[in-house]
Amino acid sequence: MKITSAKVIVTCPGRNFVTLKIMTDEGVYGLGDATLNGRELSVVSYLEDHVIPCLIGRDPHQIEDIWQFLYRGAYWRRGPVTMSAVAAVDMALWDIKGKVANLPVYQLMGGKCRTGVMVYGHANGTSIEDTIEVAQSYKAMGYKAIRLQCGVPGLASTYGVSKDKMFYEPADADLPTENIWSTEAYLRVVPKLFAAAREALGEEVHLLHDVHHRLTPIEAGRLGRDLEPYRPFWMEDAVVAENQDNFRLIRQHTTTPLAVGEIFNSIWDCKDLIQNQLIDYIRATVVHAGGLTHLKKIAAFADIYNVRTGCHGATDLSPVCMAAALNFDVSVPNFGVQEYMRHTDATDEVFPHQYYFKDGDMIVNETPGLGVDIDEEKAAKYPYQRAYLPVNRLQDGTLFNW
Ligand SMILES: O=C(O)[C@@H](O)[C@@H](O)[C@H](O)[C@H](O)CO
Ligand SMILES: [Mg+2]
Repeated sequence: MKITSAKVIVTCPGRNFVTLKIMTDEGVYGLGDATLNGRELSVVSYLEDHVIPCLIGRDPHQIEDIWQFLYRGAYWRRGPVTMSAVAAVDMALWDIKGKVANLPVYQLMGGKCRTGVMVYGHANGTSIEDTIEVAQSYKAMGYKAIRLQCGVPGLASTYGVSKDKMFYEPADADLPTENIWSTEAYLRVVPKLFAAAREALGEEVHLLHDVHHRLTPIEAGRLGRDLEPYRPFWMEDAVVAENQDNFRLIRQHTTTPLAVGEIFNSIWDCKDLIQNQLIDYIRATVVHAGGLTHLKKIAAFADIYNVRTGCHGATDLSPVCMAAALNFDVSVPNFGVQEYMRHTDATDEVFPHQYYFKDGDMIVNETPGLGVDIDEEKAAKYPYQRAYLPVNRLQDGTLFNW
């Protein structure tokens, strides 16, 4: 079997998605998500100008060899652009292998470890009351896990609070919008939010929160301790993670479970955090961490240290990535939870897929491959629209973490 051609499809059904399609001499094709929110066209060029020429003529079944060729052969290893491009190739090759074997990809990865994949919904609101009301609607929809994000009094905006309660898209403008941030104001609100949520939602539902990289380690230790009475499922991205020692300090002050890794793109970003048990969930996901081949290695390493998976699954990861992630989630022993931000109807029409939501879980495809397709005619109706993620400034103007 040989790869005969490949193309990159850019579409914007409400937000930009980049999809790699690899064709073979036996008429079977595979899809890979290559979307990097706010920097999409850099991955398009990396694939079109540097990767695709190297794929033509290769045997698509040699997934690991092609992965090693693209990783070691680039010389300039790692990074979000490189690893998103490698991920897209990897997903597409697994898709092809599943189609040829006439099996869903999870069967090629060892079969199911569970029937469904627990996902979490995204309750958000401008006030604590608004957020709790939305959280109750998610509980009524059958979610067993709900992320809580609410507005901060005195701040015009904050991460995770959207105008539309079912869909959240942070890349909102042709040039980066500048938001204002106050850690002090934020730290006053979150414990009250969780107290109200436990009161309203009861003891069983899993409650999550995304700090989104905005605290210092000692502030994160304080927030973690403040939340302990409400037993959060996790506190995500409590601090920026370039300095992995940050998490050592947090660990000394709180037992609140820690999740990190959605912006990681290789095992090297998370090795020390995992082997020193400084985190409880690793958030690396298929599209930004080198694909299924590499993510399986991260999960196996994490399993040795009792760290569970919690893959990123925001709207800027396409249904192709979600389909791949669910084949991964259902087949790893140390699965924790899968993020599931619903895509819009327009996106789902461009990317018809087999997975579906049921009683708080996502049910994975039983069809061969990843269980997702792309309707190129519909995709062509939505041309690329440049959109940036916001930036954050402190109230004194200091450029901060968004
Ligand atoms: O946990 C999450 O889903 C967030 O951190 C994302 O919404 C993140 O802000 C976006 O994926 C960035 O593109
Ligand atoms: Mg996050």
